[in-house]
Amino acid sequence: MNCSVMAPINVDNVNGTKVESPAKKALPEVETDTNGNEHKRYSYEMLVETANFLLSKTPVRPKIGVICGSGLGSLAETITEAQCIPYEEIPNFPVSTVEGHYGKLVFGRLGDIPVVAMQGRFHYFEGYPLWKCCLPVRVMKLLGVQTLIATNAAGGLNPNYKIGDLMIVKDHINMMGFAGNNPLHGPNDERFGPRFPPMNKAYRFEYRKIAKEVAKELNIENIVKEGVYTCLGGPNFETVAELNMLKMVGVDAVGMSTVHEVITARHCDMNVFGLSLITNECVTSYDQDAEANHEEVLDVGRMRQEILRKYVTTLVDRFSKVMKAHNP
Ligand SMILES: O=P(O)(O)O[C@@H]1C[C@H](O)[C@@H](CO)O1
Ligand SMILES: Nc1nc2[nH]cnc2c(=O)[nH]1
Repeated sequence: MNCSVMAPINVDNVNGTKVESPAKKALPEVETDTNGNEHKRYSYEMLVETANFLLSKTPVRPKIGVICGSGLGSLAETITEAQCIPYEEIPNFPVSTVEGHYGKLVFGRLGDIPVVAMQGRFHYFEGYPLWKCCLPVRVMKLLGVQTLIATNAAGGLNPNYKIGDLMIVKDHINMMGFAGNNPLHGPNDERFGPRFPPMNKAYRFEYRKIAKEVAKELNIENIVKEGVYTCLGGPNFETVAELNMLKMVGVDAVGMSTVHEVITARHCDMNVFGLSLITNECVTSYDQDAEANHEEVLDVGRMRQEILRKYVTTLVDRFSKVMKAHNP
């Protein structure tokens, strides 16, 4: 990736009108519903403003969006004709505060497919509410993205998983949602999606099937698994008792992201593929001496960067063929 930052251009925005690129400014994040109750969230109009700003900065019209997990930012380095836009310059965008998350949107091509990648995501533990963590997903939708590839670093709870394995996400358990913390909480805007979205097909079956076929073709099937992911609020890693409880309810990998992004993406009818890099073994016994740490997470990301780049680039190519077949 050779990142260029281009001068602003005037292009058609999502509403079909010409826009000037505005300087970054903070807009009010409070909306009042019909009962006069105030809700903190991004309005549709704010997100359209953000999308229009981005469209005015780049000629790329992405069809696939990639969220790079902790230590997985190098995924975006395969993007050609890349244009990088730092989060600080994007209206309404929060900033990344976690090591291993650069804080840039990268527009360009993977193969010949127009994509946008987030080099840096927003986590709840950084102090951002879930609706704010998920702002980029709705912005991607407004940019024209149809498929979201959400990647993350996660602890392996399934005893068959090894450090460095890749887990295709088959499903998730929304632990934070059990306690009422959901990115869709608050008034629903039908322009994004329905009040009560189904979630039983969160991770597209067709993509999971392709991902297993591609793993065989690339000769990495021995490290590619499929399982259930859960997100906890963090920032601390889990206790032994917490991990044993999660194991009992069918969790294979534990992280601190992705679930709320996927819920937001499915709400606005994006197709989703989820991929976890297993960066550490979850400690499920008091006899074990190991302790999870962020450095190890970043190291394993570096160790797997070549394989991940090749795998995700091939998946983008195959997914785009499926998208074309469904939407010729
Ligand atoms: O952004 P992801 O979910 O990949 O980041 C995971 C969770 C924590 O932010 C971090 C812990 O090392 O990795
Ligand atoms: N919650 C959680 N997140 C992680 N991210 C990477 N490893 C882990 C882990 O063990 N637990």
